[in-house]
Amino acid sequence: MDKIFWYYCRSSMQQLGWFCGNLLKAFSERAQVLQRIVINVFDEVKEEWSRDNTSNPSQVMALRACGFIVFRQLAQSSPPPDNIEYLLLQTSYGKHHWTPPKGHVDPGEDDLTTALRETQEEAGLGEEHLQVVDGFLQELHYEVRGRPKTVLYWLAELRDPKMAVTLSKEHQDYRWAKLEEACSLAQHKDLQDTLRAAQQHLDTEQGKH
Ligand SMILES: Nc1nc2c(ncn2[C@@H]2O[C@H](COP(=O)(O)OP(=O)(O)OP(=O)(O)OP(=O)(O)OC[C@H]3O[C@@H](n4cnc5c(=O)[nH]c(N)nc54)[C@H](O)[C@@H]3O)[C@@H](O)[C@H]2O)c(=O)[nH]1
Repeated sequence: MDKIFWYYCRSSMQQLGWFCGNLLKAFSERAQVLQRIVINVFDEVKEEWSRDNTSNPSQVMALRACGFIVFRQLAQSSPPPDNIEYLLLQTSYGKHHWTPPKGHVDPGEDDLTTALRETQEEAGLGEEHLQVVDGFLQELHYEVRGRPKTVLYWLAELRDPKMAVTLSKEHQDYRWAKLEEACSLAQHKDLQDTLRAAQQHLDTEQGKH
């Protein structure tokens, strides 16, 4: 009797163990599936969020810089427009690129104040030395190290064409260049177009007088 009882007890325990084992296995498989679903949803949300916040240029705050296309007219030279020369500065850092005087807008500063301040700092030419030309303002948009940048250029004539340019540490050289040479130094198409637009504007203005 004892033997039969213990036999049934043992086999019932074995069946119960088998049942519990299978139940746990099924549960852990389901738990794993559930875990995988949660991870996938989390990854998709994370990817969507980072796409929206980093890859979309409109969501990234654009850099803003302002400056002047400064030109001078040589009196004892050929007639306009061949007597017009544009000022370009060559950076002392990076790839030593050439641009007109310009720089980043400080917090709270208005654009024209930035353009005047940067022209003073980078070329030693103050507001009193410049005659700002009416009706010319160009806006350029390009990317610098993956960040959108907006640059505004006004146009101004150097009142005294013989006045010396004084560079800051940011630049290693400067050039007074006629349109074609200025465009070849400028390299970037948008800046070349801006220089050509300046020349066109001056031609039109001179045609009126
Ligand atoms: N050591 C070091 N330091 C740097 C460097 N970089 C900056 N610093 C420091 O920043 C201070 C300057 O501060 P500000 O004066 O206030 O600013 P910005 O006047 O705005 O001057 P940036 O040079 O920052 O900006 P971009 O001229 O815009 O050149 C950036 C990139 O854009 C290309 N690029 C230029 N123009 C055009 C265009 O018209 N069209 C197109 N499509 N592309 C154009 C160009 O080829 C270049 O690859 C310096 O004191 C340094 O401390 C660098 O590489 N190494």
